Amino acid sequence: MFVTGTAFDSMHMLHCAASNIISSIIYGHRFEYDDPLFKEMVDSNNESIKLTGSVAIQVYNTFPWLGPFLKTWKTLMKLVEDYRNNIRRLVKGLKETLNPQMPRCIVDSFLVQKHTLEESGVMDSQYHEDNLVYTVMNLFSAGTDTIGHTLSWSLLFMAKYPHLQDQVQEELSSVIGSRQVRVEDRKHLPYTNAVIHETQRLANVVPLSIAHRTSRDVNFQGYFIEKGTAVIPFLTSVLYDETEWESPLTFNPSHFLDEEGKFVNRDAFMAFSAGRRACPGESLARMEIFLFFASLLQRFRFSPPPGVTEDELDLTPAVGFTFGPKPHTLYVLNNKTDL
Ligand code: HEM
Repeated sequence: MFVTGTAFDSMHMLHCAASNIISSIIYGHRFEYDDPLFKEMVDSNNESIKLTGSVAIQVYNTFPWLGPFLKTWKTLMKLVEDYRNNIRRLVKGLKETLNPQMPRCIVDSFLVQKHTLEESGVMDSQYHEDNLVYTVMNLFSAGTDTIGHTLSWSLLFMAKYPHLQDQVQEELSSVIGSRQVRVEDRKHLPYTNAVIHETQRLANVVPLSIAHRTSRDVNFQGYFIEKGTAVIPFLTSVLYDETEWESPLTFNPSHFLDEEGKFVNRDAFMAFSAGRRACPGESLARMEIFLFFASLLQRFRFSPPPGVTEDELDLTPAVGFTFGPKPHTLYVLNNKTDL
């Protein structure tokens, strides 16, 4: 996967790896990284999420009638339309090979349920073509960018703070050695787990969560919020809250460790938001991030590229609807053979 002994930008590869997990669940198979359709879907998803966070789209959200006059809005609409067409092509392929006795993925299960309802005369259910396309779109989008960015941040933090990378690698080496990492290992790896949580906290990948609308009048902490009001939960305010975290703006895995080095969860860790509409992909995401991060750190050492110091590695996020690191390269060595 990684070319060792060289500096390169791993961001696209990490997004593809994350995307293949959610793709296997949605479509029942993974894609080759050089598959033009897959590349187009991953890249256009990335671009759409970036544009969604742009000033022009914030203006459009406030004054929707301005949309057709904004170049960014037109670009975004074109990306979304192409994306929808790609999903329709993939769904068509799955329909043609569908065996209702053996559903392979979410799309198959959706189609089987749609067919069953139609057979029994229910023609106006939620199981219609548009809902399938948008469900697939949301899952692919939510399951690609968030994980890809989190993994990119995790490697960048490790390269910037080599003494913390040492501690992760020592723990992985003593608890797991060279065998394949398993999800159950997480509870025996408190330091690695703390580094992952601290990565998610400081990286603040979904700063504005997702906008909601109140379904009834609400009294909240002395404020009256009328039914129908748009609410944007500002997760950054919790993840960086100075009354909750000892050093909110510093990468500090101790935020998640007690005095004996045991892992401690914190209520203010709200990277996946909270409440009824909190991220439904949280447990999948936690599994993925742990397995990718631990497996990569088990095999590779990450450092700044030649000529760049740790201090010079830039932690300013590239702003979009989600926050990822700015384009950068890291120098990668194989732990076993190159060191
Ligand atoms: C680092 C990884 C992830 C982070 C930080 C993250 C974070 C979030 C946040 C903050 C929300 C908004 C919740 C709210 O509205 O209050 C959300 C929603 C959502 N996430 Fe995730 N997520 C991650 C990974 C995933 C994955 C892997 C999936 C795939 C299944 C996923 C699927 C979704 C969906 C479908 C929603 C919308 C739910 C709704 O509208 O009710 N997420 N996520």
